[in-house]
Amino acid sequence: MYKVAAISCKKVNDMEWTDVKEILEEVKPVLKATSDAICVLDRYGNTIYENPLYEIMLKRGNVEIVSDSKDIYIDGKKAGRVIVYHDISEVNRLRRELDRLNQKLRKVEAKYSFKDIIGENEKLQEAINIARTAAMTPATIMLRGESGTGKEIFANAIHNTSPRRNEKFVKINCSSIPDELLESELFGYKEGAFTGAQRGGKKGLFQEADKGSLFLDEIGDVSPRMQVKILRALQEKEIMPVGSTESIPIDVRIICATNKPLEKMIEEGEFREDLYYRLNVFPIKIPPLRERKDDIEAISMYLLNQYNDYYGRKVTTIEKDAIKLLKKSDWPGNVRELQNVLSRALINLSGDEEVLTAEDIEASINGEDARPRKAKASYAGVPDTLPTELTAALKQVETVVIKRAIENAAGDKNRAAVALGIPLRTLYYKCKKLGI
Ligand SMILES: Nc1ncnc2c1ncn2[C@@H]1O[C@H](COP(=O)(O)OP(=O)(O)OP(=O)(O)O)[C@@H](O)[C@H]1O
Repeated sequence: MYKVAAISCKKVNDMEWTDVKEILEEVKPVLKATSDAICVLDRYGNTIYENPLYEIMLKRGNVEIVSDSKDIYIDGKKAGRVIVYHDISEVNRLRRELDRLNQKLRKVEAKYSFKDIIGENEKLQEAINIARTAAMTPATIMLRGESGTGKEIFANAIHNTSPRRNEKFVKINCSSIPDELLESELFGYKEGAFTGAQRGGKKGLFQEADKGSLFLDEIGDVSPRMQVKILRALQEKEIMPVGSTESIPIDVRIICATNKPLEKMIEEGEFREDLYYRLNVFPIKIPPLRERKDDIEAISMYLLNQYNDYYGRKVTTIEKDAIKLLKKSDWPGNVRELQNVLSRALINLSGDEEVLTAEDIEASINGEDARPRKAKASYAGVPDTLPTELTAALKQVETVVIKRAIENAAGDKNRAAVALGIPLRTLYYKCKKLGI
């Protein structure tokens, strides 16, 4: 809020002021030169002065202003009042621009492109080729694949290659949100739609993603009620916010993903056939890691480079026997599980080791936290391979504990949150912050 300092006039330079008009004569040159509109009233409330900007700012009418006023006292007696008007149009314009950019930044999360999808395997390359072709069309894309195969990375890459790449990529995991909340997240709501509704209402993600892409992850987990609503939005190309009677047109490219057997779910009446056909325009199947073991070495080296930076390690080589061991596993958790095994192995190395051995991998696959042959002295069970800097050490420990809980809960974040003793929302927040 713009504030005028309290005004109390006494003697200045031995001059005795008795009337506000006398003061005015003294300060007029200053009032004329200021960038605010100023109006001075006498003790009876009559206007006795308006500076040149007052006329322009207040009568032009198309500026946003804030005002403040103060009484003027001479020798303790009220002698008049000064009102100052400040033009905040530019400040407001900049604030709105900042909000718009912030919102855009928050929602543009498509950080991957096809070059981040590592692997030469024929089936994977086939999936990439279909995705590249599909990206150039406005068609809905359905990504199918087990958990951790890279569906989200594909969705990112598709958006980043599509003609919509400069618009927003908005993602929502449909399985992690209760039904009512999912509805207001997707379609937004009108002010007063329900208790606790935000003033002014809220835009839904369909609207947020307007002109861009909306990634509906875990679409197979959506309830029958929400399936109807999503189908309507896709068919009509418009949405109806909760509590509203007016439809809003939308222009959104849908990318969805699931690891659920939708066809079987249709037979069992759990998934609507009409929605399935709407979504399944461009189906892309991402093969599980066990069907592309030829890519394990390349993916491992790629991940190793990332983790070296992250954990402050300098491993350059993975022993041949270690690779053999990695290829032996069937990786039910796919690339995400491979990430866990490699990061755990790396955490257990000390900062100067350059080779990841079969022994390291074996210990990590078995969930052992330290290699017996290189076990180091520790303080009360704390490995001295932890970074010395406290924030980095806490971050590392938090990452391991959260990853372990998610792994033990077979990827079910609800269960992992219970095991960790934290609310689900906090778990999501931490996963995002820690890049899990
Ligand atoms: N081919 C790949 N090359 C490099 N990294 C990959 C590849 N595939 C997956 N990843 C990485 O593996 C992790 C899991 O991938 P992603 O989240 O895309 O899987 P998902 O299929 O969406 O899993 P979920 O169904 O559980 O959500 C991510 O960190 C991703 O970057």
